[in-house]
Amino acid sequence: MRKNVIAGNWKMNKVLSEANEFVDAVIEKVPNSDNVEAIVCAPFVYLPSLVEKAKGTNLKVAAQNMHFEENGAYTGEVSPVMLKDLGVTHVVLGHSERREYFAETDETVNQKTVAAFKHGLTPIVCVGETLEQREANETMSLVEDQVKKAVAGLSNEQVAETIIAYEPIWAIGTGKTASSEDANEVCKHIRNVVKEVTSADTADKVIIQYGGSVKPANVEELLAQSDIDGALVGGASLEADSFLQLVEAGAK
Ligand SMILES: O=C(CO)COP(=O)(O)O
Repeated sequence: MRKNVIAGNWKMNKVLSEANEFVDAVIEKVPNSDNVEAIVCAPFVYLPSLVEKAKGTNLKVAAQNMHFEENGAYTGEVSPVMLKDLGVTHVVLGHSERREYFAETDETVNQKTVAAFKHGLTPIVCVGETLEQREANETMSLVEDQVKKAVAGLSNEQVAETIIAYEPIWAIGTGKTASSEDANEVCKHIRNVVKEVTSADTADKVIIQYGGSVKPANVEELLAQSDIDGALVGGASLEADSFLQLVEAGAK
């Protein structure tokens, strides 16, 4: 049985006191369950403080991006070595906002995914289509292409440990959720793509999240689907109560 991974992607929100208050409020309440893993994906500047607070608890701390190089003349960037050194465990890669506003490509996502494993970080790789692509019936082929390119060069064991987040861009921050069946259909396709490029065993293990206007009111229905193993949540992860409700739904 695959567990559910519930990851709250704060994006560019909160100041330090709010970030600390959030973690203080949730940390004792994150269930100790084999069924769920709870992660907060915080801005870089809060990572040292949050990692310290989360030590020895059930809450994991992720970055929202990183560079693929270990160090060097890349002003403004943060490397996988720096994240690992802090005690960060996961990193979100290829979020559609980074692809759209920061020139992230399938190639850089792949370089970052490879670098994450090299440095002992678990990547949460985001894929998903625009509304135009969905209406042109390109969802399946686009997502297939994004997944294949993201995991190129990884071993089967590494692919099995990769978390893939299917986030249809038209459902992000819009209040529009893909229906549970539509979301599951794409997640199932992603699992088949993983099987095609690795093995049935690997495809069976890989965690595939759904993201896009997930909230406490719709999370249970999404998680009940055969191929959805958690959620990557923006807006509804900013409040401690709401985040905890999502994690509790994942633990059921
Ligand atoms: O982009 C997302 C998570 O990475 C989804 O954001 P919302 O949950 O706010 O739609």
